[in-house]
Order: sequence, then C-alpha cells, then structure tokens
Amino acid sequence: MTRAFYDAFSTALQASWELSALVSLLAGVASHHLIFRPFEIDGYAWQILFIFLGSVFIFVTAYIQLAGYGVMLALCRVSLIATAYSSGAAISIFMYRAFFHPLNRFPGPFLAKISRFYAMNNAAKNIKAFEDIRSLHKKYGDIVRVGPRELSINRPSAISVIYEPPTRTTRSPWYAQVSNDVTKISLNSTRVLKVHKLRKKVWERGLSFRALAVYAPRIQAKVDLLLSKLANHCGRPIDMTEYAMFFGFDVMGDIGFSKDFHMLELESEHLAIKGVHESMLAIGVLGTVPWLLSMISKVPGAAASFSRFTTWCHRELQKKREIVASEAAALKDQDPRDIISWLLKALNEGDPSAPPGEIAIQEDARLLIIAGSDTTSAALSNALYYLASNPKSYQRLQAAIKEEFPGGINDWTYDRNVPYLDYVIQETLRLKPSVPGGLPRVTPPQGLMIDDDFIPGDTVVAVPTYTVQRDARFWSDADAFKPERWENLSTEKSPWIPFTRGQWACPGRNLAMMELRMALSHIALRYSISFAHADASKSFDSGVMDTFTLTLPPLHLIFTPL
Ligand code: HEM
Repeated sequence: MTRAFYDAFSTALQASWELSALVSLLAGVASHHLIFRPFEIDGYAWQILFIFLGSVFIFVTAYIQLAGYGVMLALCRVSLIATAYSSGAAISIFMYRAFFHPLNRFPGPFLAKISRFYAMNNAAKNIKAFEDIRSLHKKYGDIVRVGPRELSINRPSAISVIYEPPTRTTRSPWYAQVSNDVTKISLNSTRVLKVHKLRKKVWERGLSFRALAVYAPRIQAKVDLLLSKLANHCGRPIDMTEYAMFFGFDVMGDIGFSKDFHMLELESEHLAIKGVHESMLAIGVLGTVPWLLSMISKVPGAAASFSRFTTWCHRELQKKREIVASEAAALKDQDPRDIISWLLKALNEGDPSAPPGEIAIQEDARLLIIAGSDTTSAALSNALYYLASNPKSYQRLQAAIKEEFPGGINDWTYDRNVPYLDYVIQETLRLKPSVPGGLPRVTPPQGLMIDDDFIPGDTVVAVPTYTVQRDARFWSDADAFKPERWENLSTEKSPWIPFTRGQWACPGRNLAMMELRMALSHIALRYSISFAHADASKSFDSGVMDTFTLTLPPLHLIFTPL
C-alpha cells in the first residue's frame, strides 16, 4: 500500500507542467466546495496557512528527492502548483459568491457580496460601521446583503424571529474569536444554546434586584464622588466623556470585584483600562472580518496592551478566591458582595451554572468589567449631551425629579420612580445605543421566514440596532431627542433593542439603569448644564466611533450650581 502510494506520487510528480497546473487549479476549486464552504473555518486561519506552507515544503522536497529536480526548478514547479491551487480556490469563491450564492437575490453592494473586506475598508475609513449600514439600508431597502453570507435586516418583525425565544438562530462565528471550547470562553463568547442558558443563570443571580440592593450604597458612593468632581470644576469646562468613563469603570471595579480602580479619585485612567481602550480601535476595524481578528489576536505581542488588563483581572480573581475561601464560613448565610463572588460561590458549590473551568471564569472576570463599563459610561455621556442640547427636556427632567423629591438632594431615594428620567435614558439609548451594530446570529439549516422573505439556512443575520432605532417608518421625528414619546410607547413592543432581546440579552440592564438613574437625578437636582464652547456639541456628535461599543470623543460641558 505504502509502496503503491509512493509509486503513484512519484509518477504524479513527473506529470507535465500543464497537467500539474490544471490538477492544482481543480484541487483549489474542490477545497472551496468540500472544506471552506461547508465547515466553519474562521478560527483556523493559522492552521490553514501552516498546512499550506507545510504542503509547499513537502512538494519542494519531493520534487528534489523523488523526481530528481534541482532546487530552483523544484521551487518554480511548486510555485506554479501553489499559484494554480490558490487561483482555483479564489476563482471558485468569487464565482460562487457573485453568481451562485443563495443570497444573490438580496440587494447590496457588489463588493460586499465578494468579501467582508468591503466592510473592513469602510470601517477603516471612518470607524462608523453603524452609519455605513444605515446608508446601505437607505439605498437598498430592508434586507441588504452586507457580506458574502451576511444579511442586515432592518425590520421590527425580524427582532423576534432572530433574537427572541423560541428562535433557532445561534451566535455567529464572530463570537468564536477566542475559542469554541466552552470551558475556555466567557458567557458572551458561548455559542452553544444549552451551555449558554445554564451559565447565564449565575449571572442573573449576581445581577438580580436582590444583589443590586447590596451594591446600591457603593454605587451611590461613586455618584457622590463624581458629583464632588463636578463641584471642583464648577463653572469651568469638564470633559464628561472622561469622567463618565472613570465613573463606569470605578463602579464595575467595586461591584464586580470589590476593588477600586480609583479613577475618579485620581482623575486619571488606570493602566489596565488604558490597555482595553487602546485595543478598541483594532476591534472596531478588524472585527468586521472575524477570522482576521482571531488570527491577529493569536500573534504573540499583538494584544500586548489588552494583556495588561488580562493580568489585572487574573490577579484580582486570584486574590478574590483567597478572600472568598477565608470568609466562606463567616459569610455562609449572606449573599456575595460582588459579581465575581457570585460566580466563585457557584463554582465552589459545584452549581451546574458556574463557569465550566478555570479559563472560563478568568474570561468571565474580564467580561464583567468590559461589558458593564464603557456601555454605561457612553450612555451617561450621551444622555448629558442630549440634555445639554435640549434645555427644555432638561428643565422638564429637573421639574419631574423635584416634584418627586421636594426636599432636593437630601430627600432623594432610589426606590421612587420618576418616569421622565427613564424616558430620557430610553431615548438616549434609542438615538445612540452603546452597542450600535447588529448582533450577528446564524439561521438554522432549514432557514427561516421574516414576513414573506425566506432567509436560507446558515446565513449570518442581524437587525442593525442604530438603523432600526432611527427609522422614520417606526419613529416619528426619528432623529430628534424626544423623551416624551415614551409616555405612549413600550420598550418591549417598539423596535428598541439597545440591550438586545431573548436568551442573549444583557443581564446588566437593571444595574445600568440604576447607575444612570442615580447619576442623572443627582446631577439634575444640583446643576444646570451647557456646552463649554460653540463647537462642543457638533464635535461630540460627529466624532463618535463604532468600536463594537461606542467610543466617544471629548464632551466639554459646564456645570453651574442651581
Ligand atoms: C447602558 C448599558 C448597557 C448596554 C447598552 C448593554 C448592552 C448589551 C448588549 C447589546 C449585549 C449583547 C451583546 C452580544 O450579544 O454580543 C450585552 C451583553 C452583556 N452585558 Fe450588557 N449592556 C449594558 C450594561 C451592562 C452592565 C452594567 C453589565 C454588568 C456586568 C452588563 C453585562 C453584560 C453581560 C455579562 C453580557 C453578556 C450576556 C450574554 O452573553 O448572554 N451590561 N449588553
């Protein structure tokens, strides 16, 4: 058998140059249809590259050893084979995507059909993927082919079909950038429905109303600290993007780990958090081509700045473990005091909803800081931007809060409901959702129907959050900030999805609302707000970047005491 293979291989090597090129070309076409197309290879880019290079090496050696070629001739011959193979694969990919793909009946830019590099090129130009998608929908309609196998679907009816139970969609390969191994990834990267559902339970406990009651005084303390910084800057410009970011991370450090980043106190960014922010731009651009981001993130040193944050999280997790172990007996009947302790408690008690392994809890530790900080900070800055831009809405907010708390700040308690405050937050998250892009899901093999449109199986679909939340067909005066519109609207029945919906929805929604309500009501009771200079409003609005979460430019405001 081995001998027969050896003889056949040697004979094949002797084939004419034309025949070798033709066979290699066909092998490229076959690889596309038998491997690249049916299998999810996004996470294996390095392996594929190494197999390709390894094959080149084996062929060069074989031509020299078995066919008696000189080195130069062997290199030329193998270059021809490699080029023919790559061309076969590339031509096949191009032809299939451009002319034979089941998504061909959906409109979209021609280059988007061919490659995700189209989206990457757009994202790299202005880092405003959410605006790019909105323009595509204006041009092409409700369903746009935004990638070879990607559809963006700007319809309220698509929200329930794609995201809400009993949807049969799953998370797309975008979520597999770290790994597909459920023991090595965070909740947010988990794509297996059953595993995700189980893991989500412990997060829901750690972010339940009962848990929030334990965290509330510490959030209040951070609000007080933020207010003291505003008092120090009274009447002078302050960059609220920066201070809202300090606030968001300090809160998550505290209720996530019972650890203080001291960013508000020191008025500077913690080194570990700087690492996160330095990586955001790359995520915004490279995230448009998931296999490339996955590939680059595996290059040693490529994620150096992010690894400062990873190191911080691992160290804090380790310390926390020791604290939880030493306090276990004393605190037996008490609820954990921070989110990571809920996860550790589940792990220690063998609860099936605990992170399934050491790496999984490390990933969750990172997730809890990242998911909870920039999202809430962006919402706070954006709310202040809209309130400064719309003095009437701000006065109405102040009046509504004063009506509930006639004694002012000393009278304030969290348990009293101020509907207009929630309308302000909802309207802010409608116009500027902290996660503005559509969250990609894969349709089940049998496909699915959205109204009368059949979406084929294995298609990556998403409802573009920013676009659907600003569509004039679903919102009157869609681009205007009008908190009062929420008097007659429900967040669940409108195409309002800043926290997304269903099983994958944000478990931190109530915590975010708590932080935002506390911060905004305290500010409204104490200060009037205005822009620091004529350009402050415009430059803030136009400088927003889509780096998966929003990255905001400086927001220069002046707070004047009432
Ligand atoms: C205004 C603030 C916030 C917004 C707009 C927001 C939005 C979102 C969105 C859209 C997702 C889905 C992401 C995806 O599927 O890829 C998500 C997931 C998540 N969020 Fe939030 N979030 C906010 C605040 C928070 C806070 C304060 C926490 C607290 C830790 C948090 C924790 C999480 C977690 C753990 C997930 C992953 C959920 C899962 O995979 O099932 N978020 N968030």
